[in-house]
Amino acid sequence: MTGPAPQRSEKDVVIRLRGIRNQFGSHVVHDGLDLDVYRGEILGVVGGSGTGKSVLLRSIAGLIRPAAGEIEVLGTDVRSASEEERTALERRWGVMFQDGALFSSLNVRENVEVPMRGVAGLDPALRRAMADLKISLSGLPWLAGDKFPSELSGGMRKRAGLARALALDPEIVFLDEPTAGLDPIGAADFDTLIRQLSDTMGLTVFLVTHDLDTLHAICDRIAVLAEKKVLVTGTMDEMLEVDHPWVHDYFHGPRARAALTAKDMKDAR
Ligand SMILES: Nc1ncnc2c1ncn2[C@@H]1O[C@H](COP(=O)(O)OP(=O)(O)OP(=O)(O)O)[C@@H](O)[C@H]1O
Repeated sequence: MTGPAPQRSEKDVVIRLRGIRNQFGSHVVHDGLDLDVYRGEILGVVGGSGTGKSVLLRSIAGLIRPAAGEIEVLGTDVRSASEEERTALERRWGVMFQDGALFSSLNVRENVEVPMRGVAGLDPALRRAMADLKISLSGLPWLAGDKFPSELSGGMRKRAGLARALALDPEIVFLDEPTAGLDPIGAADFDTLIRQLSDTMGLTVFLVTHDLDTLHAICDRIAVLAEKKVLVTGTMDEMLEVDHPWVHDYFHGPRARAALTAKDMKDAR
């Protein structure tokens, strides 16, 4: 017999943000921002341009230090962690930036090996084999490992960036606009890949996106950034009920209707 389904509060929170404040000079981007991200979910983070989605991602991943607030990732307080604790924590997450952020002088395999270089006891042959596995997991042909970023299409560069984010078998991946710049078929393929990776590897995905198709297709929950904080979180169905001008326009506008129609047609097939 199975017990009752766990309540949201009982779920495993892997990222807990409280009272985050980010500012650049006098420009306050976040003020009093709170957010919980649950283990194994795909959370889509949306918001108008300049609302601080990328700044939030970078704050959690330790690339920006907020002026105030608490950031706990996988049980570690990021802001007060020692150097060793931070290094250990950074091995448990991977980040994929918008353009893949690959080193142009390294081939794809060498790029994927970069995060592995700090891990003691990994000899070069094992590192290479692990990199090839991540390259293939990311949907690239295995020969792609020998190619340089300049020889790849935009979509392939994104997949290479994903392979690097997966290098150390992370528990969390941060994806910054992974489908931006892809054609609709390439974007849908990438969405499917993310969903499969999350389902099979139990990955938690923190996904900054503008892509309504992605929100419909793969996100378990959505967090909306507005008014310097996370204004609301919930499922797509819950978003459709939110009575806030930006949220309403975003989820009921013409592009949202087109994305919903596309999803309905896909579901009907
Ligand atoms: N290093 C920085 N120095 C100064 N200002 C910054 C810096 N990084 C970000 N900002 C500012 O912070 C704000 C939020 O930027 P961010 O890139 O997070 O927005 P975003 O929501 O991701 O936008 P978009 O959807 O357009 O990508 C912007 O006004 C940006 O100019």
